[in-house]
Amino acid sequence: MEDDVIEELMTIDVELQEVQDQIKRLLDRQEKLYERQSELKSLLDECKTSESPSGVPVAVENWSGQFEWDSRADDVRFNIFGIPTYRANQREIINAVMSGRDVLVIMAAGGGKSLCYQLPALLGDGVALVVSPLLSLIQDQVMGLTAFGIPAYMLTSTTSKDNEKFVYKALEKGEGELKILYVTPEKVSKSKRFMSKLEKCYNAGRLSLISIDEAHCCSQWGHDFRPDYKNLGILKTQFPNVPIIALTATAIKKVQTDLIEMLHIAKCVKFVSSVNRPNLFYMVREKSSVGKVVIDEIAEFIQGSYPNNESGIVYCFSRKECEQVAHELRQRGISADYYHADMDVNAREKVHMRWSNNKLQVIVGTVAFGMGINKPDVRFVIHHSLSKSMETYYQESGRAGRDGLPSECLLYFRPGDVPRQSSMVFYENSGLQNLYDIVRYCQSKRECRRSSFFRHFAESTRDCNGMCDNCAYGRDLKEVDVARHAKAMISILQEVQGNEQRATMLQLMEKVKVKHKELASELKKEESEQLIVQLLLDRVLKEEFQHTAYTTNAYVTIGLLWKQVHTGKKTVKLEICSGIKGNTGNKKATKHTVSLSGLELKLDELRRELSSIHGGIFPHSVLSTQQISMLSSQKPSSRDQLESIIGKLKTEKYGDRILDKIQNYVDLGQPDGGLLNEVDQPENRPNKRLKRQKAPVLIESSEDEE
Ligand SMILES: Nc1ncnc2c1ncn2[C@@H]1O[C@H](COP(=O)(O)OP(=O)(O)OP(=O)(O)O)[C@@H](O)[C@H]1O
Ligand SMILES: [Mg+2]
Repeated sequence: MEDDVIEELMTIDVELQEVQDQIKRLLDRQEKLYERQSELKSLLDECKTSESPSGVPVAVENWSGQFEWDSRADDVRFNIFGIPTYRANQREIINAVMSGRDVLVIMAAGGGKSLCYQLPALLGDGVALVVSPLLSLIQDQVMGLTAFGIPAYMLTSTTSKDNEKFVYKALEKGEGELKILYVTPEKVSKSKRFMSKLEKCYNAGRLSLISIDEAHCCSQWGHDFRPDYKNLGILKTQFPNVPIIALTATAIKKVQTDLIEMLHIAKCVKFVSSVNRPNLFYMVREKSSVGKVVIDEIAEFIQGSYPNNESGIVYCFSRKECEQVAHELRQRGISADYYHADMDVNAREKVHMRWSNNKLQVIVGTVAFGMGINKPDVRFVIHHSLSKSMETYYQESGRAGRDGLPSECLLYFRPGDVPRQSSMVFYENSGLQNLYDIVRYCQSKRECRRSSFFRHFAESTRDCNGMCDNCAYGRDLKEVDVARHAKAMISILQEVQGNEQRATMLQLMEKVKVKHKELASELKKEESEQLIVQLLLDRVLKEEFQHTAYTTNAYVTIGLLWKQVHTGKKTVKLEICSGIKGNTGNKKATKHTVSLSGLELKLDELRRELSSIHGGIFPHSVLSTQQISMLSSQKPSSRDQLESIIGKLKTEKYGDRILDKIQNYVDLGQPDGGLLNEVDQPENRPNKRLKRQKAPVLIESSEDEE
């Protein structure tokens, strides 16, 4: 009798949980609808209040329409920034800012947010202020803009006295040429001197725009909360007539509401772009429990797919692991170095610079290597261990392919990594829930990886175009009934808990091996681990944590739904992959890596050379990978033709060298793709490798590189 009652209670608990999940989904939907409703209502109000004297309402805001600055904007976009066409929402955002509206931009990493404030800054009269959270980001941006001939400055701890004087004079008296001024949030909240100069600039009508980049730093719900961002509300209060544009790649709703409130931009026009990154190929691979095997695979992946020093990032769990992985990659001939929070700032910056200048192929980093990354041509991001949530994985993997070209995101997953992460995140708000979401993503062998992101960010699904492993390759999957194994685990845990003891994941597996030899032999070690993790996700088991003086241990205990399994009401099946079928016929097979062809490689060399000659410019600022690809296919032979591809400014600066390079290449009669063929021929590979073997020496003696 008592058993029946307990059992029904359990079932009700499960159903209640399901109902709660549904309610949550409906509430999210309701919130979205309310939001859209209020957007439409305020739009309607605006139409009514702006009715013309004749009583005819003026058109609803149409940011894609024509504006008086159109041709000037096109000219600056192409001839200064060298950007051939706008990406989604860029033009509309620029038009809204230029119309004097406050604007909130939610756009995926690499979507092109910078142009949305840099272009209006150049079109407007006076100075645009940009608040950005990191010195390295600011330095990169100022460097890039200066290379375009744009008068951009910064006020930071590294600014020279002369530059500071120049900036203050420009703010106060309008002397000297200053169009874009970058500061950290601390400048706004802590420097009275700066704020008083800014006030003078405003009073003289010379403050044209305020831009808050990485605006999610305002919110505690965001992943990079910065207390000083909280004080930025003062900007709207003190300079009410200046439009504010806040930009972030974070799609979480709470963050958006927070920052609208904090920045006092309730009436802002909001532009939300999709979280989709169509150029990224997502894949998850099983991670061997033998460390060296994992590194071998990673090295093989990099050397096989990226033999021309294409940039990449490898993310690791701990600082020690970063150092180890970097060392082992170097031993395998890959130019790699590590980056983590224990290094002093100079050492970190040096590694970052070598990587940005394409002198180092791979940075092996902890999550500390994050927001400051501005490199557009990162071709691959590899996770040596899983991230702590879908959100962080999206952000970290999203550092690949910011230039829009095909790039790869590879995650190595093994269930044994779960307790390592869970003992770090369990004290965070929803930490375990978030971790289990990404674990589900990793365990899934059928669902489109992109769909998981859409679901996570509550966005409607879009076509993946075969750009994830699950869509691109069919797997041979077999389902194995593992109820007996699960039951064995439950009874062992009952016994352990009955003795007031606990067991870790490994200890549990050991005990199964001892007590149920025949069962244990049916599953491989990795499969048993996979089963435990699946039982954790299904709440049949749960994790508990215990602190010691040095660490936090994660234990596996019996969860809410153990009885369902124990009584056979719930089946337990394990999906085991026995191979990959290859490209499935019905899915679109898309090429998901960029390999540089003959002329492209030459131009890549040239941009590196030019960047080191000109100093203080990154190779990608000289020519973007996209521009290299256009030059290589169109092979311009005159300055006019060249200008129509890369714009006036770059043609003036580098035109002769580029045209020479192309002419030489054509004169030699090399068919396009000549070098690529050479690289691809197996007999040529060893040569290539041989050359790469020298890389470690290069890294160790890198003193003179900067
Ligand atoms: N319309 C465009 N066409 C081609 N390339 C573009 C366009 N707009 C921007 N880019 C390029 O895309 C890359 C990423 O742009 P940007 O740095 O502005 O991204 P972001 O949205 O600020 O990303 P993050 O969130 O990572 O800071 C840059 O190299 C930029 O030059
Ligand atoms: Mg940006």
